Amino acid sequence: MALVLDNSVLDAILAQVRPLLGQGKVANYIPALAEVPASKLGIAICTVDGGCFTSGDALERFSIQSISKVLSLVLAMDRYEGDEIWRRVGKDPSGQPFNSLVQLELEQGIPRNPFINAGALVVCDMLQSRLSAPRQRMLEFVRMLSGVSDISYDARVARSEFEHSARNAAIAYLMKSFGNFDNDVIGVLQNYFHYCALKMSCLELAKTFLFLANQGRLPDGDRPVISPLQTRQINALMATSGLYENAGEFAWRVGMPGKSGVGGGIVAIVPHEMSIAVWSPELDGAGNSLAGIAVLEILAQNIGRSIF
Ligand SMILES: NC(=O)CC[C@H](N)C(=O)O
Repeated sequence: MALVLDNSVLDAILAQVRPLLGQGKVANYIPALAEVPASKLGIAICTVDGGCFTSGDALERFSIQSISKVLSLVLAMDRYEGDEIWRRVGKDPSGQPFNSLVQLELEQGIPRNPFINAGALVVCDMLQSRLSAPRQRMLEFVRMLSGVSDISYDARVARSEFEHSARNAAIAYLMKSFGNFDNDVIGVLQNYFHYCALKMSCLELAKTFLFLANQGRLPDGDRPVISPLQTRQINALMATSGLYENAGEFAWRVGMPGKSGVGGGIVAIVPHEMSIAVWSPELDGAGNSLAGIAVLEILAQNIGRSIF
């Protein structure tokens, strides 16, 4: 089906969703995140043939939080061969909240997937083992993918999360007790919190994630970021685990691989066509952007796209 997209289509979708603002709750377990105005709402779309469309607060930067888990996985897949990662992290949905400890104890310290906190912490542990400057490397990577040279970390958010890190520290130490964590826990947590504290706008996120809609290639770059097979694998993980215990609900309503963060951002991919980023800070009970999902649901219906 031919794609009919322009900024006014996006304006209309945001207007339709705006009445939902007020129904969710801005994350407050990381105090610095609680200060973000709840009324923000933005969307950006980048297409593989070079178009970009925006509406609302699409150019304002926010904390990408767990959306960064996709980027750290991509970095790790570049550094590790074959099954090395998948001996330490699973590929299945957890059906549990993103920061749950329950399964981890029952399953010998092997996280269900790389998009729950436990899985992302193992990935960060693996990056720490192979990279001399993991934080700098991530910045270079995101700046290269987006083409935006001043993307950076929000040091306040990273510090705020470190000061409230008991649960993530417990997850990491539990994995260490099972032998699934090699490096110093505090050092890895610091890197993980910095990755989560990347500050980006919807437009920057849509540009950054376009390679997942383009078989692993930047639209104008000749060097692939990852292979077409790896691209399918990451999209599969996003479709099955990107929105935690609501991944099934998201597949039902939106029908695209997606990854959310508690900053209220969600990235979604239409393979071979486009990357989409939405932002609305109020979250539902699973920690996903309530209005953000609604925006994606209406968009998917309007443009007639679904991977199913
Ligand atoms: N779902 C999220 O975005 C969670 C990320 C957050 N930094 C945490 O570890 O709790």
